[in-house]
Amino acid sequence: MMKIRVIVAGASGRMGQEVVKMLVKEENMELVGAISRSQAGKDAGEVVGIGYLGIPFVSSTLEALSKTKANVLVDFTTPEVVKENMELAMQTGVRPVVGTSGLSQKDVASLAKTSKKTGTGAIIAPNFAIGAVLMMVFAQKAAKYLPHVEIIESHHDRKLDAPSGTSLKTAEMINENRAEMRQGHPEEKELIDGARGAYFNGFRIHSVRLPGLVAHQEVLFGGNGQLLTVRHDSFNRESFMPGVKLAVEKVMNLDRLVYGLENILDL
Ligand SMILES: NC(=O)C1=CN([C@@H]2O[C@H](COP(=O)(O)OP(=O)(O)OC[C@H]3O[C@@H](n4cnc5c(N)ncnc54)[C@H](OP(=O)(O)O)[C@@H]3O)[C@@H](O)[C@H]2O)C=CC1
Ligand SMILES: O=C(O)C1=N[C@H](C(=O)O)C[C@H](O)C1
Repeated sequence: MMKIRVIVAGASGRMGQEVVKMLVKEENMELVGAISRSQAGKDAGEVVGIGYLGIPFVSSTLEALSKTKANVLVDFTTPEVVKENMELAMQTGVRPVVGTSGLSQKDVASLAKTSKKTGTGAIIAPNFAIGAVLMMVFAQKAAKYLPHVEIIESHHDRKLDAPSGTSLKTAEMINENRAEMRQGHPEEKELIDGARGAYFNGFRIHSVRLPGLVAHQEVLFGGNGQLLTVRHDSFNRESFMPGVKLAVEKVMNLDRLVYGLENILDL
């Protein structure tokens, strides 16, 4: 069996460490490179606590791409570097599987162009937890009948971006099923800036950041005399791994960019 050769960018981070652990367990995948600036030179396995792997961290994506003959680059880094990482990978025929949040719709469109031009498949998934993907799809369906909606996303307090990538993707999906409509009282006033949350085509996204949380979202739909709540909770980062594994497998047969795991699931 040919193993899928995978590099992980952000491999010493919270998600990257989990991906490294997953890759060494999967029989059809092989970790061939790990990128981390802060851990450069150290063995990836020792940093993630699974013993010596013989894969030292390198500090640059270019170095990892040029040394490893990889098939796939899994990226869990930051909004500042993910776009360049994806561009570099696709230019060298390495397929990106990306979880990093913070890419704009314009970025996604430009990356889709590179994917098409180079014929290199790519997957960007704002959330790899299958339950979260279902939550987004259910919310999209509900918006058709209950257009008064607010999103509340809650995350750990080490998160850099707000609103979360998941809430933005949910909002984009809801938008496909809901005409733009400003909610709330037409004369409502914020007594403290931001009290009503971030404005997205007439509805609001609220971001909570607290220690102890991992990744949680509820989408509230209000109707006359009724409330529908669609909620998902990730209690640990293993919850994202079946989605990452599926994406690494599926991307091998793609020649275009797919944005959102719902587009590779049989729903
Ligand atoms: N799609 C999904 O299902 C999920 C997505 N995420 C997203 O994944 C991303 C990472 O999350 P998380 O693992 O918690 O974050 P961490 O901060 O734990 O990890 C990010 C890693 O990126 C590396 N990094 C930071 N800045 C740079 C840079 N300028 N150049 C190269 N590498 C850099 C850091 O390593 P070093 O400094 O050593 O290079 C760090 O280990 C976030 O955008 C988050 O929103 C998170 C969970 C699930
Ligand atoms: O930073 C995180 O932790 C997460 N980020 C992603 C997001 O921004 O939606 C996915 C998940 O919510 C965890």
